[in-house]
Amino acid sequence: MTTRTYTLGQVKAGPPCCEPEAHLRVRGLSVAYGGRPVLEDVSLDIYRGCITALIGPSGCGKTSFLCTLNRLHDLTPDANVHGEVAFDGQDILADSVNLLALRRRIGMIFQKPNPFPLSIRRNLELPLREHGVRGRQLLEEKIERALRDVNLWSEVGHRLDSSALALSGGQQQRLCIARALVLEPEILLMDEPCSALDPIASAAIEDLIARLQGRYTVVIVTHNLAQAKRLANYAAFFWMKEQVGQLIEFGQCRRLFESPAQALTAAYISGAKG
Ligand SMILES: Nc1ncnc2c1ncn2[C@@H]1O[C@H](COP(=O)(O)OP(=O)(O)OP(=O)(O)O)[C@@H](O)[C@H]1O
Repeated sequence: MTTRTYTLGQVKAGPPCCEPEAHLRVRGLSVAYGGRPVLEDVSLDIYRGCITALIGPSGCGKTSFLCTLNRLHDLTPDANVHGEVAFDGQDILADSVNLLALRRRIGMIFQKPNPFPLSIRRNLELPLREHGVRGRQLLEEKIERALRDVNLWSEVGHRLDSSALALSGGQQQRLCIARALVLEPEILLMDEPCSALDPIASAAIEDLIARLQGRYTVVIVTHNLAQAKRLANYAAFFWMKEQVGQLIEFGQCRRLFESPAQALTAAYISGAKG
């Protein structure tokens, strides 16, 4: 029998939250690259402690949307973003925002696991040190807790000084999630975190994401509609109209899948379109 050593709570994903409270308020958000609009006028709330899935066909702007939520688009020189993303009342798109502090509070997990080419320990120690955490004992405690949170401690706790690159793809992705969690963020952004993994590793990551619900706010891009349905409390369906991404429908995940308000949503989730 497998022994689970998660420090996170029980699986709670699925139903909508009873009293949703906006953690991020997105209003009139548009994204263009080199003057070409790819996403137009998106407004929605991301609810605290809930999992929100972004779904829609390839190229409709899901990743572009996700990247605006912790200013990753700043790394793309020709990206142009307009609108407002309010986080605890502050517009994170403002020039004055401290990006290091913002990204500590809003972490990002990418499609392809991207551990640093360093030891497992250094992968977690580096971000902690960058954010001013000092003291061997405190560092060790935080590292162990993060690894337990992603159910990796039993697998790597005895070999923290070995290379992170020697881990399997699924273990690397769990390490990357641990690297985000070790900074105690409030929000986790995930861009297709399971799509580069085999089914077993993918199921482990999905199980882990389900356990984050309640403790963290999660926004996940996924092409796997069954996964969105299993995991998310809320879903946002994007589509391209005249080559520009638009938000077609947003709401409670079960409602969106079981009785979509828009014909386009119904066609997409039934497989008739997209
Ligand atoms: N750095 C960039 N420079 C120019 N165009 C870009 C850039 N990044 C994305 N795009 C374009 O923006 C549009 C939206 O891309 P985006 O990756 O946000 O969509 P997506 O819905 O996440 O797609 P997928 O599901 O395939 O990842 C696409 O036409 C894409 O080619």
